[in-house]
Amino acid sequence: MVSPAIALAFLPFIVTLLIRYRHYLVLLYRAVLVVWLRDRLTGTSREQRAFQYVLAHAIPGDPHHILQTFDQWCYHCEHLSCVGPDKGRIVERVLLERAPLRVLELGTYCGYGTVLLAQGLPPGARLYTIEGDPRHAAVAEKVELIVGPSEEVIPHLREKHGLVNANFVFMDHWKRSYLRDLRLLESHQLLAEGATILADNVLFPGAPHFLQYAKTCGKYHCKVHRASLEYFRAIPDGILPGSEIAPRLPREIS
Ligand SMILES: C[S@@+](CC[C@H](N)C(=O)[O-])C[C@H]1O[C@@H](n2cnc3c(N)ncnc32)[C@H](O)[C@@H]1O
Ligand SMILES: [Mg+2]
Repeated sequence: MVSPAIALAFLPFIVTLLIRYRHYLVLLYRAVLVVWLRDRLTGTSREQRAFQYVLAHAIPGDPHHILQTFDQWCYHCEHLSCVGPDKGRIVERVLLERAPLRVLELGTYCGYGTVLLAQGLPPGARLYTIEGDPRHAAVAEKVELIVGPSEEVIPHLREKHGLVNANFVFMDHWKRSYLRDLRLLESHQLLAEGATILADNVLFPGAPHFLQYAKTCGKYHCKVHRASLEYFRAIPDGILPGSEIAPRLPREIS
């Protein structure tokens, strides 16, 4: 048993920790505890609940309104790990600047990023999106949706799906897979000259090995855009842009 005197001695330390990390505790509460409880009470998944809300409230065929409706749900009801409106603006800006014709998204989830990318593409562009979890794929917007783990899909993108190479890649799947999949894209020569690679959440939850590789391998110009975690302005996050240096045209990683 901890004596009351020892507990009291640690109290200021514990209070300081709680105050310092309160935003992460709120995130844990909203993104894990509340969702777990609602899953059990309703017998549905958070993605199904979000999708039902979007179907009921969004104007069909209006991508901006669909995204706004997702945002409303995420701010006021339950947290979803969509890229969200703040980092979404960075994605839109980079997309507008680059006007890529072949776009690859890793991690479709509910289709938020897919809608965001699709509505910013120039005419004639193709968007491929890879989702490993069939439950998520079932509720995603249908834009060249490829169901399967990225490490199995990427090596066959050319022969099975006709993607010669991509000039824009949006990485937003599991962060520990970023580096492996960048190396896979490189080794299968699936990055076009001057390709832009946009990687979400490089600061939170974080992708340190990917960041280190992108910054030090000598192939990319990298610049982290500081932002906040989707739907949590108090938690810092970043989206990484960079571009390949010699011997080809610059490629961007964002
Ligand atoms: C953060 S969510 C994607 C959010 C989405 N880009 C958006 O903005 O709405 C991550 C998704 O990546 C999927 N995923 C994780 N690792 C994967 C892999 N190796 N291959 C394919 N999908 C993967 C998960 O099932 C999940 O649906
Ligand atoms: Mg993300």
